[in-house]
Amino acid sequence: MPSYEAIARQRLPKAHYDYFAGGAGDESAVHENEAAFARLRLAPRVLGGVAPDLAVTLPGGRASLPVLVAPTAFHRLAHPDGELATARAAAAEDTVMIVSMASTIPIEAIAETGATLWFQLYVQPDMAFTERVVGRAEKAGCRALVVTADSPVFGIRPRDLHNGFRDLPEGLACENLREGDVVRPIEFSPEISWAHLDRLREVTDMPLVVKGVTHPDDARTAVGHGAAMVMVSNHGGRQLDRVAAAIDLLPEIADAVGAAVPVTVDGGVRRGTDVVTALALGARAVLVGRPIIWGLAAEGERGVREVLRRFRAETEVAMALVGAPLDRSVVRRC
Ligand SMILES: Cc1cc2nc3c(=O)[nH]c(=O)nc-3n(C[C@H](O)[C@H](O)[C@H](O)COP(=O)(O)O)c2cc1C
Ligand SMILES: CC(C)CC(=O)C(=O)O
Repeated sequence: MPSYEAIARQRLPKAHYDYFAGGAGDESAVHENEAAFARLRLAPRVLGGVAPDLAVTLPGGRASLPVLVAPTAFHRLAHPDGELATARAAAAEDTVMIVSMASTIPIEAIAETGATLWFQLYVQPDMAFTERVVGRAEKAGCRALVVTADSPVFGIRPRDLHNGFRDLPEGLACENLREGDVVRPIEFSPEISWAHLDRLREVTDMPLVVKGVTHPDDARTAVGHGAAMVMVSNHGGRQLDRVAAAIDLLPEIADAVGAAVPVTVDGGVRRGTDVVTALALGARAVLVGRPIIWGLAAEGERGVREVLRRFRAETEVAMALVGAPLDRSVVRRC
């Protein structure tokens, strides 16, 4: 049976498949995210007498499995139902969907699916506009605000340059940036700083999450500025090439944060064994990006559900087989 990625590759226009699959520069960070998991090995514990419990409680709510839907842009490029299909699948599998600010369905409509949603934000230089977008997300019922911090500028992605992929085709738009007939372009600004996070803390009651942390000092600073959670991520290798693999960065960031707030990791999580490895190295949960897109492109809601179901089944079995306690002592580097 062909993989969902193979089906997506066949079905999508090349420029769209490449946008989803690709990354910055030589794509070494894209590949390294997966390769780093492949370098890790497990040393299971036996006779622990503990049944696996997949449920996880986070500042933005509970999920029945420690696999959350990462924020990814432009779901209607993958499937006509777009983010509605993804949200319905997340709701059916009882996990959290983090909605990209660059979703092609407005946050209010996605919220009508009843899914537990967090809203991902690129802070815009126009802070009044940013605050209006945050206000919309909060009013729609989003339970956390995920501020992406790894994008002071947009990464250089050779596949997109080669394909001439710059923007959404006619008829699709970033609906969370729409005000009346006007849809603003997403702006990136190197001037976004911790001060903007402080301001956001004042204007919203949603817990603040900082996504895209790769250095332990920044993880400490995020906690100092009131972050309720820290997301270790190199943006799936799409921003800066040659960033270390997310899973390799996790332990020092987990150490830096300690018990202060939960830490998640994303980038290259493809199997239940990856999920369990991430939990053992200090993550409370993981985020999954491209596999969700491939499921969506191949089979819409059903495909996303199947991806989440597979993660659940594999994680449950891996957790039982790795045993307890699930800590760093069960991970080996080869
Ligand atoms: C097509 C695509 C679009 C993305 N869009 C966003 C986005 O809008 N906001 C964001 O914070 N991260 C975005 N990301 C990064 C993901 O949230 C996540 O960090 C990454 O995809 C995880 O790696 P994985 O794809 O290997 O699972 C995007 C990733 C992909 C692949
Ligand atoms: C629309 C983009 C800003 C989405 C993104 O973060 C990405 O393509 O990696």
